[in-house]
Amino acid sequence: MEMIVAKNYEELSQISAQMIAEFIQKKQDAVLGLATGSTPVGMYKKLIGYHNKEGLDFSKIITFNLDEYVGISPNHPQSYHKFMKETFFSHINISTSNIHIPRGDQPQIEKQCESYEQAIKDAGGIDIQVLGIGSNGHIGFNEPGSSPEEKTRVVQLTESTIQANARFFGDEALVPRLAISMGIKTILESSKKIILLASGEEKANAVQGMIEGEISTQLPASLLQLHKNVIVIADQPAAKNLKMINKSLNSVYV
Ligand SMILES: N[C@@H]1[C@@H](O)[C@H](O)[C@@H](COP(=O)(O)O)O[C@@H]1O
Repeated sequence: MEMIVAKNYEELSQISAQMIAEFIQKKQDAVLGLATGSTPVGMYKKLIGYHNKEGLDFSKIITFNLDEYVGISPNHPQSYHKFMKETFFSHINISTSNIHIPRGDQPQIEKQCESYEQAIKDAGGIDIQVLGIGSNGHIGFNEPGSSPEEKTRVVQLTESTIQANARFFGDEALVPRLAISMGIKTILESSKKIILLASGEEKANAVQGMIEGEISTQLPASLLQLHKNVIVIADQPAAKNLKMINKSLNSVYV
């Protein structure tokens, strides 16, 4: 794993956006894996800036989002469809037919999960997968206990994730209990490069475990140690528990 400790959230957003923008400039039909949550919002804003000010072209870009809640429609204010549209897609020149986000409101979810996997394969895999991290170490909605053998599927959210996401729904009771998520296997096998973003002190334990801990399904992000091309970009509060930057890490302080 490569580790970049950014001074603050602003810098984390700038570094990640720049990496993606530079990649897109070289590969105009890049396939991006995208994440929701508050952490990547700054990165999306910077990418919108590159589009507006420097004409960064998204017209051939293909995207696959990690996850969506089950039981809410794309128009629900807290759906990840809505989030992605409002935060990013409606501000760039991406073609709607190139956007893929699981649907949590349709019957035959299992069939849909299979088609999602197939669509990723048909696109040639994911060039850059952006990930956030939950304070319990989840990635996408792969909660503790998720196996590295799991593909896109319906998952049960843990109590801590429900609580963490209650701020968006206003009331914990309104947070869906189920979600569709790309699996760890999907992420590990289909991503050529992974950029994981972590911001804030509440992520410090998860970040430390992911990088310095044993590989364990109890901390799903630690399974990323099995991937050869992962860059973790953490701000100083999220990186504060790292005991040492060991030799296997190519540490870059900016
Ligand atoms: N499914 C998403 C994850 O993909 C995201 O990484 C996590 C952290 O969110 P935040 O960045 O708001 O802390 O939240 C949700 O659970």
